[in-house]
Amino acid sequence: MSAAPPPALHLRGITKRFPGVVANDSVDVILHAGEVLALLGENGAGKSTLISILYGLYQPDEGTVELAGKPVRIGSPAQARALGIGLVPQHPLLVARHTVAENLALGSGAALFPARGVAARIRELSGRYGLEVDPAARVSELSPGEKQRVEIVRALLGGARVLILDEPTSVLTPQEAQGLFRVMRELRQDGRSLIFISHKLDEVLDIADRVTVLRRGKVVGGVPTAGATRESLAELMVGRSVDFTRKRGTGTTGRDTLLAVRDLAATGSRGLPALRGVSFDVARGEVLGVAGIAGNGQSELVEVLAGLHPATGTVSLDGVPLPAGAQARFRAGVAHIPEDRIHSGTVPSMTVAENVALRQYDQPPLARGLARDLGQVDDLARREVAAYDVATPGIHTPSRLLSGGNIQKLILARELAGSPKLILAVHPTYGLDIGATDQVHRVLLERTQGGAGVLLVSEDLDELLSLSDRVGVMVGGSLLGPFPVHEVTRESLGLLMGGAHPHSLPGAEPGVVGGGAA
Ligand SMILES: Nc1ncnc2c1ncn2[C@@H]1O[C@H](COP(=O)(O)OP(=O)(O)OP(=O)(O)O)[C@@H](O)[C@H]1O
Repeated sequence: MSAAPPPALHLRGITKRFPGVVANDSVDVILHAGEVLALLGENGAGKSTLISILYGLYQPDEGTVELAGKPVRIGSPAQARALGIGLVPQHPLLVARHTVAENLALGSGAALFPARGVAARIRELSGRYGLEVDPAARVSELSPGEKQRVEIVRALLGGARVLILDEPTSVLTPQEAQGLFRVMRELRQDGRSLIFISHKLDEVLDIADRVTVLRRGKVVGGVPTAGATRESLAELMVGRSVDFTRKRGTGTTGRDTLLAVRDLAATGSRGLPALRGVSFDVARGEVLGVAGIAGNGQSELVEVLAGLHPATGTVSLDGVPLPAGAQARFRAGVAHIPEDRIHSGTVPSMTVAENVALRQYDQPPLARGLARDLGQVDDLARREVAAYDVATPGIHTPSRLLSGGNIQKLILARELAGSPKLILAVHPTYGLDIGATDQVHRVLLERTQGGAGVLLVSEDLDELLSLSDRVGVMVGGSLLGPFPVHEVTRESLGLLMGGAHPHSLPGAEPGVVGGGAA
C-alpha cells in the first residue's frame, strides 16, 4: 500500500512575532499540486507576513516550511526562487524603457541567459499558458494586465512550481481579470500550485479550489469553495454575518452644483499631456465615480483638484474659485484620500497620533501659539482611532508598523475630521477587507447625505457601480461621460476603459451605454 504523496507545500506551526503583536500564531497551511488556494483574512490578519516568510523576506520565530515533504530553509527571495517559489507582485518591477525580453534577461542574469534565448522561452511559455506576452514589446507601452503577465512569465522562467499572486486583480479590468483566471486554470492543470490573495470574494469563489482563513494571526478555518457562498466566506473571515446589499441609497442627488471643473489641462510627470480639456460638475450630495485603467489621467485629475499639481482651466467650489496650494484647498473644504497611502498619505516614521493631527497641527485647539498641546493631540488621536476602529498597539506607535488597511483608516479619520465639502477619494478601499470596505462606504455615503460631494476614483468597478450616482471614464487624459449609473454595466465600463467608443459597444442604444442596467 503506497502512502499519499506529500503536499506540494506544507507550512507547519509558523509563528512570527512583532513588537506588541503575534502576526502569525502557529499557522498551518497545506497546498496540493494542481490546486488554487485562496488566503483570506481581514486587514492585519497576517496574510502578508505569511507570504513574506514563504518568499524568504522574513524568518519565522517558530515552525517549518516543507516542499514536497522536505523541510527547507528560505533565507532570501533568491533562495525561494531557487526552490521553485515565485511571487507575482502587486506592482510589477519592470524597467519601462527596456523590452520584455531584456527585462526578463536582466532579472535572470544576462550572462547566462541572453535576451534572444529568453525571447524564445517567453514565446514558448506564453503559447503554452495563453499568456499573450510579446518579448519584443517595450514595457512602457504595456497595460497593467500585460505587465502582470510578464511577471508571471518571469516566475515561470525561474521554474516556479508554487506561485503566489498577491491581490493580482486589483489593477485589472473585468475582462483582464477573466484572462488572468484562464491562465491560472492552465497553470493548475499543469500541476502547479497557486496561492491567491484577494479581498474580492466573488473572485475567490470563481478561481480558488479551497480557502484558508486567517483571523488575528491564527488559522480559523478552511473550506472548499464548492458549496461556499460570499456570505459564508465573509462570516468565516469576520466571525459574524455581513450585509452585502447595495448601499447607494440617496439616488436623489441635489442638482445644485458644488464643484465646477472647466477645461482642465495638465502635463504629467514625463512632460506629456495628462489632462486634455476635462470639464464636469459634481452636485451637492453626489458621488461621481471615475473609472479608468491606471495612467489615463485619473491621478493627475485628483492631484490638480487637491492643489498638488499645476494645470490650466478653472475649478470652483460653491461658485468660488479654489485657492492654490494643498493646505489652502483643505481649509476651503477639499479632503484628499490619496492613491499612495503610505508615502503621500502618511509620514511613516511619525506616530499614529502625529499622523491623525497632521492637517490640524497649526490650528487651535492643537496649537497654542507656536507650541502644540500634546494632550489635545492625544485626545484627538484616541477619539479618531476608536471611531474608525484602527488596529494599532497604541497611539504612539509609528504608523509604518500598521497593516495597509489600518493606515487607510488612519487617513480617513484625519481627512474627514473637518467636515469637508468635497472628498477626493482615490481607491479608498484598495486592499481593505470587507468589514473595513463596508465602513468606508458607509462613511462616504453619510457625508453625501450631509451635502458633501465625492469624486470617487476606483479600479473596482463593483464599488463604482454600487456607490456612484454617475460614472465617467478617463481615457488618454479625456473624460467620457459622466453617464448616469443605471446606463452603464461592468462590461460596458470595461470596454470603454479599454478604448472602445461609447456608440460601438454591443447592445448600445440611445441612452444606454452597452445595454441593460447593472
Ligand atoms: N514589520 C512589522 N513590524 C511590526 N508589526 C508588523 C510588521 N509587519 C506586520 N506587522 C503587524 O502584523 C500584523 C499582521 O500584518 P499583515 O500585514 O501580515 O496583515 P495582512 O493580513 O496582510 O493585512 P492587509 O490585508 O491589511 O495587508 C498586523 O498587526 C501588522 O500591524
